[in-house]
Amino acid sequence: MTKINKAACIGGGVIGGGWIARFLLAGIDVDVYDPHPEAKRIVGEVLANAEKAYAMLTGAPLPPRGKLTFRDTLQAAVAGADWIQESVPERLDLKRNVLTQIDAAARPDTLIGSSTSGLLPTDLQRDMLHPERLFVAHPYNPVYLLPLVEIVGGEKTSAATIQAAMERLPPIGMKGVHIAKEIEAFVGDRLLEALWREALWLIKDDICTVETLDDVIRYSFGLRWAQMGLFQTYRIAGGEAGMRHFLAQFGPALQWNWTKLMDVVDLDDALVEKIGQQSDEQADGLSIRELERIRDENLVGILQSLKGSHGGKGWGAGKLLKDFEHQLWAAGGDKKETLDVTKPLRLIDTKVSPAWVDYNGHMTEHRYLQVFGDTSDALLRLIGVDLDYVERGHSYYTVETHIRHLGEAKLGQTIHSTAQILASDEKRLHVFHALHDSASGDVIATAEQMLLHVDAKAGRATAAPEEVLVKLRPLSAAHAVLTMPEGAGRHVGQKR
Ligand SMILES: NC(=O)C1=CN([C@@H]2O[C@H](COP(=O)(O)OP(=O)(O)OC[C@H]3O[C@@H](n4cnc5c(N)ncnc54)[C@H](O)[C@@H]3O)[C@@H](O)[C@H]2O)C=CC1
Ligand SMILES: C[N+](C)(C)CC(=O)CC(=O)[O-]
Repeated sequence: MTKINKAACIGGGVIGGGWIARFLLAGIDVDVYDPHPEAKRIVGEVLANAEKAYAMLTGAPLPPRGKLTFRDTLQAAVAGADWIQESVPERLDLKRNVLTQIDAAARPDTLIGSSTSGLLPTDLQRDMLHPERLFVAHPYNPVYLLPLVEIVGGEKTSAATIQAAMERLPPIGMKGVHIAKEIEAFVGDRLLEALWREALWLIKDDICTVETLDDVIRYSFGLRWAQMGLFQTYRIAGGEAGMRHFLAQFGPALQWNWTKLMDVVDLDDALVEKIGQQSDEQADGLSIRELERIRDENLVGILQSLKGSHGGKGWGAGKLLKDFEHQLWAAGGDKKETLDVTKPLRLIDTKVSPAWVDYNGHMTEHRYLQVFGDTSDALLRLIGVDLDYVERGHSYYTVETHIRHLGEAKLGQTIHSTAQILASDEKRLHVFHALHDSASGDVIATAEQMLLHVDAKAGRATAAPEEVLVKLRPLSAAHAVLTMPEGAGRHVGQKR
């Protein structure tokens, strides 16, 4: 996989700030140029939100955060970068001017992406000396959570540039889609603007308020779109006969006079004020930053649900998250070098995600099993039982678990788990995990588990091979001298 080593962001507003967070949290150093007097504060706030969201999004080991440097000139920011992302305001003259400066100052092999949401790359690259490396990399807000980037080339963009851009996105957890032909607003904004135009008419004509309109979206097709998009959703809506039946039944309705799409509403002062007022009422006193945090928590929950979907294989953006986590584990999951084996091993550091909280306002039961399962997985990776090992046909299966709940884990709380090996032999691995509040160190829950080494193809327990046992024995020996943890060996109802 080809990775970005150093990025430069020109413009650090809503979208530039999101790109900066995305790069930094993927471990990439970023140099920024933005003449706004408060650019550092604004970027800092976006980054703080992004870090909160990532802590809830994944228990996989993120790389050390990249270094963030603000530069006084555009030229200083782009020097040495191998991906430059332009995110200045949406004006063709301004973007052309900025891109020409980037072109003159950047290394010849640097990729230059523009965040434009609608301008044609052919127009953007007109004045560049090396236009072949310019492409549109259109992201979605918030860039640090939403993975899609529309990659669009102009007349002078080289095929090698498009390929290089596409290859560099998965290592930062993003999905590039190459748009085959350049058109204004590409694909996503074409669709969004069609919806938006129609929505503005519905408000202007007093058919509904902005709140009702948003409710119509978020209680219905908005929920569907996150996981199946438009066409797959409609395929199902065609019943057993599928898409062809759907088109036959509902296609003719497209000819009816349902839409004002071709007519653009006049956004005069009265309409702007009407929408502004209704939007203020809808926000109900919540600030933009508070709304951003709620949005991020919701997105994290949706992404995590999608990660567990399709029999655990992951679906859509959740499958992408799962693949990204595999990369993270492969790159940094092996804590062998830093682990202190003279005490229970600290293996998972995470935060209680919104998707983990139940009606009692604390972490729900099955999420404890998830964290303890992740802890066992992390322990297994230490002894060489990783994804490659499992794919070769062997694994450890959990055959018994006893969880005790001693405290509460609340939304956003920082938690970590430790693992102590109680006993092991060729087939068995008997472990005792504890979940701690990271601030106080207090134990919130424990799990005692028995795992058996299995030949997955044969479906039976079998001795682990020497390559695994040679790593397991020293850990097991180091833990044999530790005190038996309080609660080990307990069973439910023992005190009755
Ligand atoms: N806001 C959104 O939802 C999305 C915006 N985009 C695109 O991203 C780009 C940026 O939009 P936003 O971040 O929303 O705008 P913004 O207004 O939040 O940020 C623009 C930033 O560029 C800075 N800037 C202005 N002139 C500059 C220059 N010469 N050199 C360096 N920095 C300069 C400004 O100080 C500001 O911080 C636009 O092309 C927009 O179409 C793309 C996807 C979504
Ligand atoms: C409003 N917008 C055209 C700038 C929106 C986008 O480009 C994408 C998004 O995040 O919705």
